Amino acid sequence: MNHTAPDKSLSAGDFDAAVFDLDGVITRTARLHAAAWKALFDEYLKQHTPADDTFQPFDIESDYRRYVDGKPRYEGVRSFLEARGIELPYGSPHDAPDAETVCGLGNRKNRLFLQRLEAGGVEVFDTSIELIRALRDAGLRTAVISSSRNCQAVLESAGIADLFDVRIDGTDLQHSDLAGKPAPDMFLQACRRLDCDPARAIGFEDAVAGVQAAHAAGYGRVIGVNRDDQHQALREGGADLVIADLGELRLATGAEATRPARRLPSALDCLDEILPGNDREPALFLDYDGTLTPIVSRPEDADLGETLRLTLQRLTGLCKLAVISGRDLDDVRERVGLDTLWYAGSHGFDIAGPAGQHFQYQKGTDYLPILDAAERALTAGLADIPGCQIERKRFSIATHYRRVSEDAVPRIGQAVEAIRNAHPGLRLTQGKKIFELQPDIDWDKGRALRWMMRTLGLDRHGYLPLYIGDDVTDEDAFRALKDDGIGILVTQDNPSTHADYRLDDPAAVETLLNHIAERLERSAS
Ligand SMILES: O=P(O)(O)OC[C@H]1O[C@H](O[C@H]2O[C@H](CO)[C@@H](O)[C@H](O)[C@H]2O)[C@H](O)[C@@H](O)[C@@H]1O
Repeated sequence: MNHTAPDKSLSAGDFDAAVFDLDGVITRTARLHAAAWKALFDEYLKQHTPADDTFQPFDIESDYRRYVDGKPRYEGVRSFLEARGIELPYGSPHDAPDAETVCGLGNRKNRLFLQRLEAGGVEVFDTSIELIRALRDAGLRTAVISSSRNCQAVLESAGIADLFDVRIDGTDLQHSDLAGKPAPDMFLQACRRLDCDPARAIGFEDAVAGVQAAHAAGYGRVIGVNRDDQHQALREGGADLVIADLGELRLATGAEATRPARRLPSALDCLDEILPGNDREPALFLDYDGTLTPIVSRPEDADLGETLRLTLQRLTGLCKLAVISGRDLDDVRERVGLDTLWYAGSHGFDIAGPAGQHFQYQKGTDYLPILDAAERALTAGLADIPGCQIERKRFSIATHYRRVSEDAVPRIGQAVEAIRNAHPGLRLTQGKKIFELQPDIDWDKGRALRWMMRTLGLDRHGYLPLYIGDDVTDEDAFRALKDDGIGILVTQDNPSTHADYRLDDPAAVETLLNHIAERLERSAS
């Protein structure tokens, strides 16, 4: 199971827009950029390396990839210098190229880049251009995003400016509140300007920071373009598919594309396939809202049914069971009301076990003051919008708009984004009629799930982890089980997902859990 070849088909009917990074995806300017960075830093380091120290040049492979690739120019300078223990005043974007400031060095790098651009012109990846044209012919709108302020110059020099409806580049970063990659802002902004739901957009990126940004923006499909032997890092950053070149994709259009997406098989119809024998004991990981309880208009009204509580209790005697929720740990624990299982709250940042175990993802606690400040700003900024509800969890803040009139929703989205930008270190995610702010660190339901599996000794042969969930944050958990477990999505639609099976609604989840309990009881007797 799950060891099939990656699906390299793209059905145009599944998407409304395609968003492309520029350097490394469409054009080959990455090499020109890398050479300009090297010329800049080598000259600078040579001048500033004390005579008795060894000069360590900028490494065009590792330093480029780690510190500057995909980042805004000045952030690239700052990041690399910091790695070398050098601190310079930030200065101002107007600084002359020979000023000894972060901005001065950034401007010097740009001069070096433009010289190279002029000397060599821009090369494009022909297969990328072919795909962009084909996607446009199939009716998708297209955007190009780049942290570079030379984006327009590069597009024009390559003669491809007219292939994009929207361009978001380093100039937008400079003149707006947008944060650079890996923050999702540029990808979200592209969708706003294309008037497209991120779930209906495809993102193409060759940098890990870019893949992380598209993933965090909730793109329906994130395609990592592996130009530099970083397949694994792109996958871990959030790429659904990693390819070496866009020519590998097979685009289905017309009648082929309008065919409905493959409907996942029903988990209830496939129980024998899911649990084929007794050689692997199931370990159950369950989301709460939308999975164990139906979605209701007020979060405080999402109560667990009594019969389902009894089923969960019955299961805790038969197998390992955990509830992994976006809710606050205490809230979800109280709602489930059983002390015999494991719980993870705040999307996995806060975990508790039945014997009093408590684990808080350590890095997350550093962000508590930022979350407190963001919560105050959200409460003050959105107080006048009827129906808007702020729900504070220890490690995240939900802004609910299920009861808000449709025309007020964009204002809420913009306010949450502005507050996120004013509080560096937070990431914005979206769920069912909800905007969430949480620490921008590499932790999610999928990581929490793998942590629990390791801690409980469930990552060995002999266990079969099953995760049931309904929302975008559950995709991280489905992805985490791709190789050794099973994901079941609660849905009545045909969304693009990492899950293997579907269930229609929480009632079907309850039926499935009862069937599993019966099987386990039978095999125990
Ligand atoms: O991971 P989960 O357990 O599914 O939690 C995700 C969020 O669920 C809750 O919000 C959602 O359910 C509400 C009640 O049905 C609904 O009103 C809201 O629109 C949904 O987004 C919860 O309130 C959030 O804190 C969770 O992050």
